[in-house]
Amino acid sequence: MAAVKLGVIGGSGVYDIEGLEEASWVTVSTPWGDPSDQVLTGRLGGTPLAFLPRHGRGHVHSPSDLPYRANIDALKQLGVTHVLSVSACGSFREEMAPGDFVLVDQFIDRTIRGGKSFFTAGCVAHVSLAHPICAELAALAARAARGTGVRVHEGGTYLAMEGPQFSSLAESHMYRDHWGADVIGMTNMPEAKLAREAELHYASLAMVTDYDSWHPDHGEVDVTAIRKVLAANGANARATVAALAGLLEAGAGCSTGCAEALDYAILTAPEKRDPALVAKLATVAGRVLG
Ligand SMILES: CSC[C@H]1O[C@H](OP(=O)(O)O)[C@H](O)[C@@H]1O
Ligand SMILES: Nc1ncnc2[nH]cnc12
Repeated sequence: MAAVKLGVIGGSGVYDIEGLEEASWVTVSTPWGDPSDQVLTGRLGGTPLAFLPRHGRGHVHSPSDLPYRANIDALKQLGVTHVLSVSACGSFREEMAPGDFVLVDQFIDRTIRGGKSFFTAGCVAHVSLAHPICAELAALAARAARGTGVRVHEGGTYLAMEGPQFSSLAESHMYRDHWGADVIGMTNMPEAKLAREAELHYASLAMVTDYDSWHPDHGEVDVTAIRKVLAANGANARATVAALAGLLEAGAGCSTGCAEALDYAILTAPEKRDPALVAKLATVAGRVLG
């Protein structure tokens, strides 16, 4: 069985991971610029782990300015094979209440930021994103999360909006009533797209902090309300990561084809490829670019 290394991208409220053996914060440089912060590496149980706080320690990066490409490249450089994205989210469903965890399985991308692909002019590739989540990793994460006692929902559509402002009431209703979204956040796109391009297994643990703005019995979403839920969610997320590390030791399997995403994806003829871009793609696509 291929070696497994768990990468964890910690979102709002999750800026470190406790209990790592041989823990050390390491600086990683990438051709896509600096990642959000140093990466905390170590072992959790028997499993090697790399943890990156998405917004940086102290929450210094806005979701609209995050170095998404550098973050994925940095994790892959460190040997990460499986990424658990941990995120705060709003809920469009009564039954997905604050404090609940949702193992997202679909996305709607409404972000308008740049840097959403590693493959640009000079090396064009089109990966499949019909199933953006690694089914087996998500199933293991759900099992791990359930062990902490939180209510876990397996499956849900995450609407990735362009922040940093929250949605208007009209948008909130549109996403919920007409588009069928279940939860909303600002970061999982382009992250999931880039993870697929980098052939990483990716699952998203979305932790509900609020009902966005649509719910008649809850006020409009604001950060004060979110902060109250973040601490408890963060503790349950850390417990989930510890349990997932134990489960991953035995391997995960993959029916989604995450690690072969680039097999037939690159369209640019070898003689037309931009050598500078090909060099930048060494970590992400070295398997197929040679
Ligand atoms: C804390 S309010 C909005 C903020 O929280 C989420 O961050 P993350 O996905 O990194 O957990 C959301 O996407 C916004 O960036
Ligand atoms: N309601 C919401 N909208 C967007 N991102 C969020 N993160 C947490 N709650 C959110």
